[in-house]
Amino acid sequence: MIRIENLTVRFGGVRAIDALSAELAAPVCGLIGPNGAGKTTLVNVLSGLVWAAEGQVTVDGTELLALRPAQRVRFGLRRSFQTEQVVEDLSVWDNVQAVLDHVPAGAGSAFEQVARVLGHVGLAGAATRAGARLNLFERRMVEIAKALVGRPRLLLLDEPGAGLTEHEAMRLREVLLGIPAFCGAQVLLIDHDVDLIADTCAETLVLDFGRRLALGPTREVLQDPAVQRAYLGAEA
Ligand SMILES: Nc1ncnc2c1ncn2[C@@H]1O[C@H](COP(=O)(O)OP(=O)(O)OP(=O)(O)O)[C@@H](O)[C@H]1O
Repeated sequence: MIRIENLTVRFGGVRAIDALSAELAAPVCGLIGPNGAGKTTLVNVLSGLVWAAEGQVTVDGTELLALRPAQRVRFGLRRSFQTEQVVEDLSVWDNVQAVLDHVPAGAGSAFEQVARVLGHVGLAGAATRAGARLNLFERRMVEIAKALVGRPRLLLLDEPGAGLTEHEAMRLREVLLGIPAFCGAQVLLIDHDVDLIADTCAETLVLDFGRRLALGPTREVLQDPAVQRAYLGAEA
């Protein structure tokens, strides 16, 4: 459960997040909004890359903003970036295993944990392939595997669907929907693909100019006229 209370983030005169309050309880939650709405800033605040001027965020009752970035990782906060961070000359296996040096270990040996996450994202057969030889979809799956290995509690996934084919996006849906059952972690998913959000997220928060435009069951939120005007390009 993510609880955001009166959160404000300023970059000079820009209020990237503006007095935002929201509770997100669904196992897979969506975060959408037009370009510049504050989505990445919110994820950066949660992961400790950006400081909030005001407000609080608690995750499962723990005050996140009081924790240093390394403590947040130990708490179980994990994220993927818009630009994948795959190491080109390491194998898929080693890319994932390297993360285990920095995060709390999950159940089983390192070997078992890496094998399990690669199985979940469908990369078991590509474990020995070098990062440089992966296509975009496989890179995205490595990123998700890196976020899943160990003992994650909250995954922040920034546009994992960008640039994927329809077939790949279908496979991504299955991987995302399976995460809560796979490891018990909650997922906060940013993506511009509204169909992906609708298919995977029970609950969605919509930002506009750093403010909360809508929050609720995804299907209802996507039907909201204010959301359609601001985000989906509907006529006023
Ligand atoms: N480091 C920064 N310095 C100054 N302004 C910033 C910085 N990061 C973000 N902003 C501004 O904050 C606002 C929110 O940006 P943010 O990147 O969070 O939006 P976004 O919803 O993630 O957009 P996109 O969908 O394009 O990724 C924008 O006005 C942006 O220009």
